[in-house]
Amino acid sequence: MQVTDSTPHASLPEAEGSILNYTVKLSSTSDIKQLDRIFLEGACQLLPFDYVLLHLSSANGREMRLKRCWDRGSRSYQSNWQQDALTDEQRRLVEKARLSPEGAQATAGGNRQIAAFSRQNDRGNSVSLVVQYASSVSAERLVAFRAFKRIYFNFRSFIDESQRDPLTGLLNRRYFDDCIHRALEVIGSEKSPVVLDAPRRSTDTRQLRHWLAILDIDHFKRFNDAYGHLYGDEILLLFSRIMEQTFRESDLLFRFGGEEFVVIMENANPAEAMAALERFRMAIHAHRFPQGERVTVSCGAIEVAGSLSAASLLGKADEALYYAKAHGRNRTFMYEDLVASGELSEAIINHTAGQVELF
Ligand SMILES: Nc1nc2c(ncn2[C@@H]2O[C@H](COP(=O)(O)OP(=O)(O)OP(=O)(O)O)[C@@H](O)[C@H]2O)c(=O)[nH]1
Repeated sequence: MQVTDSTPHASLPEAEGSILNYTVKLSSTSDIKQLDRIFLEGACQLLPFDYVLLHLSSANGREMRLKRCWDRGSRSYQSNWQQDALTDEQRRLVEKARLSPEGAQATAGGNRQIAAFSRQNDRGNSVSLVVQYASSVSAERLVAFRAFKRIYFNFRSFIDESQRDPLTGLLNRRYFDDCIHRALEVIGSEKSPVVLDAPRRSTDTRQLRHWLAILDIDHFKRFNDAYGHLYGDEILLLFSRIMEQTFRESDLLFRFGGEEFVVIMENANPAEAMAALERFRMAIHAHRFPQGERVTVSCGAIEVAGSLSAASLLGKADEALYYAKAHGRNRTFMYEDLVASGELSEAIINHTAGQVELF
């Protein structure tokens, strides 16, 4: 990468002042993607980076990266989520950084330095930073950057933990409430087809719509009763891993509690949404769980429309789910299809058992 030293940047005291502002901004968001963006912006105020690259990788091998890069043409920084891999040099440095709290550093061509810092949580997910800058950058600026980076890592793991279900590592019910309200606001305002600023497949330029699905393991109680609670937990954990492997990177996966899970996913049309849910249902059915057990899942889904409240979306998806439970289990139904075929009536949301707790 050819670089110049022409990145304009503030004096050190100015940069430190603005870092204080960015630290206040970091502390006032609970949205992890916003936190990442605030950090990248703040870091570029402090040091004239050629680029700052945030690399996220999960224990199951998913990777994505957010890069903020000095663009010589527009003379400004540009940010974007990318799915492409790290370079060999960046990857080597990240791996080295995982072994040391001080990070790892290497000299690059053109009088540049590359540094990497990494933090891993106890589920094996890690967030790593790779930065490239001129070797002439002062030691004071580097010290200030390291302090800012530490604050960011701490905030990030605090937010991440508070949004996760401790058993499965999926997003939790509380975070779902935040997400769905935000999603409905964006969809309602019709400003953008993108709900949650999730990383997208770079090739997917179609206008995507969104679906909410409730997934409920069939007869889960039977596993607890037959093999004990720990075995039940193992099923929940494996079920979650299959969710992560089957759904897309951009889909949001939640455990609501017990054996109940929710997905918010992006698809172009109802047929695609149905196909994604069916693919998951079949993957669960095909999987051999410990003790040779077969597990099945029932699913009810609905398109996320800005005109509906979060409570009624959940209620309607729950209607479709209980229709699936009442009609043989191991099935997937769309609420809209059931209403269109007269199987469900639009107005009625009235369960007596196993009800999803509404807001
Ligand atoms: N192992 C384990 N079990 C849980 C957890 N949370 C809830 N459960 C159990 O999940 C079971 C849910 O049972 P039910 O609501 O009757 O549903 P089900 O047996 O899946 O039956 P259907 O949903 O009607 O197919 C209960 O036995 C709960 O004790 C958990 O975190 N771990």
